[in-house]
Amino acid sequence: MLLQNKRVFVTGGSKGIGRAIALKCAEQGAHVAISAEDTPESREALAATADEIAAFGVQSAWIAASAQDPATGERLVETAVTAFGGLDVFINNAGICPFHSFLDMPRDTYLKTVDVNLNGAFFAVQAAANRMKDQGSGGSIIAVSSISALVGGGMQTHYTPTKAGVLSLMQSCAIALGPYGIRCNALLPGTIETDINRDDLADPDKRAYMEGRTPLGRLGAPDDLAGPAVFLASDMAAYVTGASLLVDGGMFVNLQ
Ligand SMILES: NC(=O)C1=CN([C@@H]2O[C@H](COP(=O)(O)OP(=O)(O)OC[C@H]3O[C@@H](n4cnc5c(N)ncnc54)[C@H](O)[C@@H]3O)[C@@H](O)[C@H]2O)C=CC1
Ligand SMILES: C[C@H](O)[C@@H]1OC(=O)[C@H](O)[C@@H]1O
Repeated sequence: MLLQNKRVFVTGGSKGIGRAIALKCAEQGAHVAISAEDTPESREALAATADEIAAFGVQSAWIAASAQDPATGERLVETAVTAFGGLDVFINNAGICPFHSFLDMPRDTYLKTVDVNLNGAFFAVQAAANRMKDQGSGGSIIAVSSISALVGGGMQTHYTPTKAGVLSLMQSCAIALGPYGIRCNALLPGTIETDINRDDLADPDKRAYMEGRTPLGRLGAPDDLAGPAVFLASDMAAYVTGASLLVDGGMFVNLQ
């Protein structure tokens, strides 16, 4: 098992990519805590996923705490420390992408996207890093960025800068936290079928276009991110920091 007894936190772990990563970490022997926004629907999903995690014979915990609150990071760390006694791996995955055109982008849509995806990531990573530093035994921090950190999207002008931001955050944190043995890396998914793009991909032309751009011939599934996340979390990646890993079926390199 690659993560035996590691203490892992996954934000946005109630569904989609975060849930797949959380379950794979549990399968690999980790104790796993998850978070998501504080709504009744989200609490239900968190509790259900926490039960699935525990079914692997490891410990699980969950907390409903919205990423856009700067105080959330500390609460996430406290949840892992209370449940497992510490934190070894922190995976910042929670995010939103409310597709919208640029010229009439509502201010609130822009500000919430930045608050959840980038500001939330900053404060959560900062809290996790301080805990890991105090523990004195290093750690692994992973941010779920995106292929959209590298390329644009006409309906994602509020979103792509946040994904470039978390990629850059991991690069700078790799330098800031290297002296403490804390590794920081970014995962860059391509188009993965989840609730975040359910409406967007309901358009058959858009879906066919995205599939056609993917050399491996299919859109991604949440599970496609699970193995890469476990690798970066594990001691197999002991000398990997400041790296970014595209998990996109080859979409990014597909010019012609
Ligand atoms: N699905 C895709 O094609 C891609 C997704 N990503 C990124 O992957 C991450 C996960 O997205 P998906 O699993 O696809 O979407 P999803 O909608 O299935 O899951 C998003 C997760 O974030 C949580 N979340 C949303 N708003 C939150 C808030 N305000 N506070 C706390 N938690 C909140 C949700 O509860 C859920 O657990 C996001 O950061 C997204 O930007 C990156 C590239 C591609
Ligand atoms: C939500 C989009 O489908 C998705 O998010 C990203 O980061 C990429 O742009 C994907 O296509």
